[in-house]
Amino acid sequence: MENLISLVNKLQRACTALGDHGDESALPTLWDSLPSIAVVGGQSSGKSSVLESIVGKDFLPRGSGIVTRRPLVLQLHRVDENREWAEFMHLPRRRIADFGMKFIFDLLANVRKEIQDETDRETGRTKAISSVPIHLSIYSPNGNWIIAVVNLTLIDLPGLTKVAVEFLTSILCFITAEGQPETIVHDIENMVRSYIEKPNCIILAISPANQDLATSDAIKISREVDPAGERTFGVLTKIDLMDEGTDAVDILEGRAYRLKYPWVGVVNRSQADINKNVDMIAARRREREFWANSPVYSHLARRMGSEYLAKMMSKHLESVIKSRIPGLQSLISKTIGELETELSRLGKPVSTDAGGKLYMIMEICRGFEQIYKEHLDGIRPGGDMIYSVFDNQLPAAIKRLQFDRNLSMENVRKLITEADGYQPHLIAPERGYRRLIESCLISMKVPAEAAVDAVHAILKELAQKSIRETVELRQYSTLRAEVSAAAVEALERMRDESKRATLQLVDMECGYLTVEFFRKLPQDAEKGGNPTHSIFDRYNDAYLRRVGSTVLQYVNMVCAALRHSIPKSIVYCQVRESKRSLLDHFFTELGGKEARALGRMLDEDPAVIQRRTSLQRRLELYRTAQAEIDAITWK
Ligand SMILES: Nc1nc2c(ncn2[C@@H]2O[C@H](COP(=O)(O)OP(=O)(O)OP(=O)(O)O)[C@@H](O)[C@H]2O)c(=O)[nH]1
Repeated sequence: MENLISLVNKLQRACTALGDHGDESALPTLWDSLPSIAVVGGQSSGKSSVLESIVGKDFLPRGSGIVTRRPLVLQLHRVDENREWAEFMHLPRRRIADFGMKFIFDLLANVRKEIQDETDRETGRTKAISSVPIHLSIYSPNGNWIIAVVNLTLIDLPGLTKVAVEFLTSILCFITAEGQPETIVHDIENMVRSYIEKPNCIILAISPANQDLATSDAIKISREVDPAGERTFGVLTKIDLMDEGTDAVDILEGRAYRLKYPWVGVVNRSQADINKNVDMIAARRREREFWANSPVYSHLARRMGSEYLAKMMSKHLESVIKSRIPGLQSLISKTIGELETELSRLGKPVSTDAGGKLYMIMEICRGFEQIYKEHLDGIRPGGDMIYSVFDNQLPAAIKRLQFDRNLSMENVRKLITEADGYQPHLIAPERGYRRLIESCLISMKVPAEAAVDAVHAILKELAQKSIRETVELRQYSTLRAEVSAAAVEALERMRDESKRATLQLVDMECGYLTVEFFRKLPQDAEKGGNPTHSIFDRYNDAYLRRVGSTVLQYVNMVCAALRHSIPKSIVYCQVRESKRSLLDHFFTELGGKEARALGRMLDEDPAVIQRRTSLQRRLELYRTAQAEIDAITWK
């Protein structure tokens, strides 16, 4: 059973260390699910005294006005060491006091001072209050507690007050940033309510016996949040200060005000005792004597006093925790799942060193390149558009070429006679053929160039698409822009190279004709013509038509070949090359960049950074909680 309480203690410490105060941080909170005991009551009702009685140490700040301005989460731990000490969560690994040492009063004073200082650090000495708790742990050897208590967590809350708002504001009001006056009175009430309204909070409602119970702040606020009294324990203080002739028997026996659990009366040290430094051991002994020797209360002595109160609270806490464990486990695993999903959506955090940053950029870029390749390889859509250029666009454009104009009778005659010059050709107009073929083939450059451009446009579009589909690039706008620019630049370089290579194919066809084609042509003589025709016959219409048709046949043959070789050149220079080395240039430049320049590329939205940090801390908390609970339940 003790394990269960120590489990909750550990989880509460982890909550505070990792920033989970059950506040409005829009993050799942474990704090709200953990059972705790909160001490509430009016100002000076004896809250601090009750806490100190349970602990057996005089460590809480005292003074006039509102002393407790931040919740104090107090955890009592039993340790095997033969020493006592206190530790504040905000001062990790610093033992602020060693109660076992002889300068005990100085050391206790240090704890008190640190509570005050830490309160001021949070509230800025404005006398404002804050709901961020101070975490104080007290470690004591087994059996060394004045009250033999198991590990216990208690929350001390600022005292409620009914003092007129006007009066308090005159001495304690603080002005918010907007210049609106706010009253401490309402702030305290709201903050106390925010703690005790949580269904897992066990309320220790402190009422002084020397005041009318009907006006008890503790009873009023606890009834508000726990009308059935399921989790409220009534504690009556200052019974020794009641007017002569009056007693609290009616209350303690549950007749004056019935609660689900029986009332517990306590007698704490008076102010005079405190001033005289009456120690807690003596105070406890006196309390025991008070109950045992009082003619009015002796019949109740067995279930009265701070010692009984501590034991009762421990026992109750145990049963509450036990009943909550299964719900807590399923809540934790569900929340871990949710936190992990959101974290993976936000992506990895940016590493701090240059190497880590470089690695991260490379990894993101590789992810992008992989997606780009998948588009080309048919794993993702888009690559088929390139084939459509080769299969439809290019043949259609070649078909549209107007060779008829180049090979009109007039043009054939013009080019042949021009090529012949002053010496008409003897057997065949070789130079004329060359000129005619060249004039036709040169126009192949237009569809060839258009195919290069069309594929370039498709590759560019696929690169942009891949950038959009690279999840990690979404969060780094600068890197996204740089990768995009680098990809476009590389594709443009590849387009220029592709254009050069593809047009070279056409130039190559113009530069050297396929001899076999012409050798196979039947000669005039073979066809029954007369090789001794006059020079004028050589330029007659039939002859020129035959030349034109031969040229057309040859050009068509070359165009058919180019229709196949142009796609090869384009794929080689653009598609294959971009798959192989789209960001190579970018990577080379990246290698020369310094940490700051790399950092600029990974400039995340600060809100995302903040959110990721919060989620990570919360996840850490939940994983710790899961491990702790698993360890306990396995035992
Ligand atoms: N005689 C006597 N005095 C008590 C008892 N309980 C508390 N006091 C005194 O009442 C005064 C206020 O007690 P605290 O314990 O400081 O009360 P508190 O509710 O913590 O006060 P705030 O934190 O300021 O709201 C102190 O002087 C205590 O000594 C008691 O049972 N008997």
